[in-house]
Amino acid sequence: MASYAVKEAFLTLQGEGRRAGRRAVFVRFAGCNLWTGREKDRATAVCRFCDTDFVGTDGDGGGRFADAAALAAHASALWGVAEGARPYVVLTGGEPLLQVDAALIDALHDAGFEIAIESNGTIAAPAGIDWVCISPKAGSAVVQTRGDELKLVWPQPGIDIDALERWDFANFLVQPMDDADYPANRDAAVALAMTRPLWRLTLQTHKMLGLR
Ligand SMILES: C[S@@+](CC[C@H](N)C(=O)[O-])C[C@H]1O[C@@H](n2cnc3c(N)ncnc32)[C@H](O)[C@@H]1O
Ligand SMILES: Nc1nc2[nH]cc(C(=O)O)c2c(=O)[nH]1
Ligand code: SF4
Ligand SMILES: [Mg+2]
Repeated sequence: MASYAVKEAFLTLQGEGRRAGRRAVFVRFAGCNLWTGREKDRATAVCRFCDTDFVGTDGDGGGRFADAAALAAHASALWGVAEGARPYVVLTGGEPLLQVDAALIDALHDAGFEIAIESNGTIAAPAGIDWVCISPKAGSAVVQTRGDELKLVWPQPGIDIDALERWDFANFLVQPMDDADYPANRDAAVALAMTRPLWRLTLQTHKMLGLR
């Protein structure tokens, strides 16, 4: 039976994308295939702009979960007893598709959750995920070229926007890269949305609000 390594898990509002503002349990899986997560490796990683600590299982609400039912029960406890809408869980990381499997999808659905994922797209998503958000990284081979939301962190030298526009997504989002050049990156993202109206601007609203 699969076990799951989770860096942290918490209740917040989805900060990004077409579903920004929605109450959600975030489950952040440990580990990624495009960066070790160690600063000494950042400059040589495929993905060099990551804003997230996904190393280990020591964060709030993190740990090793022996099976899918245990992780689904943990997510349910974080959601609590809120009425009026279907419980919503966002699977992220690190790269969640290194660990997410059919057993976990079934267990979360059995617990009543609608399931979203945030992935770099280099591993195919298993069937049954209700909202697939893919965020492509220059220099990686994306295999998951269909889904609900393509979220392009911008600017990224080496990305072919014409090629991305041929992928099969319901929504195309552009998100400014959060780094030392944020003001210029924000302007570049606005310019992309202004020149290519397929794309909509999304901001990391949780950072503005002081949410996790
Ligand atoms: C930390 S990643 C985890 C999920 C998955 N590994 C991925 O890259 O999509 C979550 C989201 O944050 C975005 N992201 C990471 N670092 C960022 C940064 N410095 N600025 C803006 N977005 C960033 C990613 O592109 C992705 O959409
Ligand atoms: N509030 C909040 N919204 C998010 N949307 C995507 C996130 C991620 O790190 O995957 C994220 C996150 O870390 N926090
Ligand atoms: S692929 Fe995602 S988790 Fe991995 S280093 Fe890049 S942004 Fe971070
Ligand atoms: Mg984040």
